[in-house]
Amino acid sequence: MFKKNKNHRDPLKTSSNFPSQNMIISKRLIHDMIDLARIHPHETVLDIGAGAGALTFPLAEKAAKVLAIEIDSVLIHKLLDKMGERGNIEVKQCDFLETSLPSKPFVVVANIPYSITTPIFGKLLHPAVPMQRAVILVEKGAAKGFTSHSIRNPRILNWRMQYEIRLVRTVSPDHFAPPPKVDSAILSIRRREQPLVSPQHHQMFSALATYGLRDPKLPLYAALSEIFTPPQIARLVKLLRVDRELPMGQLNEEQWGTVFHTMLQHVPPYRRPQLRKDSRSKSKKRK
Ligand SMILES: C[S@@+](CC[C@H](N)C(=O)[O-])C[C@H]1O[C@@H](n2cnc3c(N)ncnc32)[C@H](O)[C@@H]1O
Repeated sequence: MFKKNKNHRDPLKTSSNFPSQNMIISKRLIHDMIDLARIHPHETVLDIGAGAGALTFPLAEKAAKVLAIEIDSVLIHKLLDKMGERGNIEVKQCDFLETSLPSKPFVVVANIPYSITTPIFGKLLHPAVPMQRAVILVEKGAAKGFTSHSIRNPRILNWRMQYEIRLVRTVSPDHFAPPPKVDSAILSIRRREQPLVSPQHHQMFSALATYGLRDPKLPLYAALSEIFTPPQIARLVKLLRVDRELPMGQLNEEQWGTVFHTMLQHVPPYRRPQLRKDSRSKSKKRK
């Protein structure tokens, strides 16, 4: 099905004004990404920023259905021209950030527009979204930030409580036309079988993460002193096997899970951090 949005541009135009249009020209890269995704024949795959279909068509050979999302009408028409009789590709012209996602489990394989990487991840990795796995090309800097040993950003921490995110390898600009100014990297993302925090506690964990990482350099005992009593802190650092001076940004996601569950078990609600009203409405809008 081909859905146009109200802002669709002149299909006869041959050049494009949308940013981040670095198309994959390496067959090897396409092959590696699809291989990594381990797609099963019953699965639905989303290609976000499908362009002229470099990933879309090979994906359609493996998956039950490919949903190709692209904002640019010039590229949409190229995609439709190449589509022929293929019945398992749905092309949707829209802004990915404004469109609704499938309600049934899906996989993502995509070379996304780097300029909106964080909002795309925010949308895909929300606990209510049934994304199972993803293989996504992102800017190398972003890939390092999402997978770094120290977690300083509460948003990234939230994602990592639900998903394992792994930097598979870096990709040089000569794999794309035109070549981007930055190196890229393949990220492999997998929903955890056992999330480190249950999706029902997402809001409460977000509040703890935002509060606990307000200054990632703060030592643990100081950062958490308004939540836990001194004896509780003493027990917590034993449980975590860390020094009470450890900067909060050095805790890994498993340790954050322990901090959260200790809080749930031992800290009365009035001492727990609360999400500010404005940040709660922002996160609702992102959905
Ligand atoms: C890096 S290119 C990848 C194209 C193609 N998948 C490939 O690898 O050759 C990113 C694509 O995302 C599209 N795009 C940019 N912003 C978008 C948005 N908000 N929603 C959907 N597509 C978008 C661009 O037009 C572009 O085709």
